[in-house]
Amino acid sequence: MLHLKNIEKVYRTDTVETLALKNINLDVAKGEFLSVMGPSGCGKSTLLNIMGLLDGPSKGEVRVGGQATARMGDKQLAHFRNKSIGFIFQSYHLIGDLRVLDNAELPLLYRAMSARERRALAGEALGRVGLANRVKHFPTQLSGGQKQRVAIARAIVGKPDIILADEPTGNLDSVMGGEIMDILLDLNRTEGTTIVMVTHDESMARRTHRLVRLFDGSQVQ
Ligand SMILES: Nc1ncnc2c1ncn2[C@@H]1O[C@H](COP(=O)(O)OP(=O)(O)OP(=O)(O)O)[C@@H](O)[C@H]1O
Repeated sequence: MLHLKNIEKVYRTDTVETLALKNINLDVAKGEFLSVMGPSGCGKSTLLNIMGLLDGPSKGEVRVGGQATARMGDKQLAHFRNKSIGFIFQSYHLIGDLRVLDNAELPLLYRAMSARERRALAGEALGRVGLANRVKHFPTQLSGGQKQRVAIARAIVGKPDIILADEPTGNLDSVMGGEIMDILLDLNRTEGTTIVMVTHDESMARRTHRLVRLFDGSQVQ
């Protein structure tokens, strides 16, 4: 599903050059739930951004769902991303002015679909994460765990093949974090969604199929 070959990523500023990823070779199979761990600054978010086609590698090849991505233009990348990949972030990234239902339907705005269809799918996704009774709330009226559930609903509303989650439980206590993990595991099991999750929490990583460890830009496990 995800194929990374000889990936290198260099960030350059005026004064500093950082080799953030070094020769990463990684295949994530369809239906796999992979976690990525490693100390701060080792390149986890960089790796996730490259997998999610938010940023390109300096060297190497990225294939997603069998498709080579190197020659895709920005528009094609955005379309492909919107259709195939759902993103979840540590700090939720919800839009404060929008109600829960409107937040959840955001990825569908770029699709040819009626407002009624969008609302129905967003309602379904919110039901899936146990928030059917919160659709008219604003994000500030929700707990952290509930906000993250809205973010999961937004990530799954377009039925992506892959979910990329950057420390989805990082801001939550262990109970709420465990509930978010339950939802992700259930999605993986029942829908076969491929998931890559960055985490600092060994107990969360142990619940996934496979763990990759990065250190200083290199894969060490
Ligand atoms: N846009 C950027 N410009 C320059 N350097 C960057 C940029 N983004 C990341 N870096 C550098 O690349 C390296 C890897 O960063 P990255 O954010 O991928 O690490 P991380 O493992 O996700 O860290 P954390 O756990 O703290 O979020 C770090 O040394 C960081 O300073």
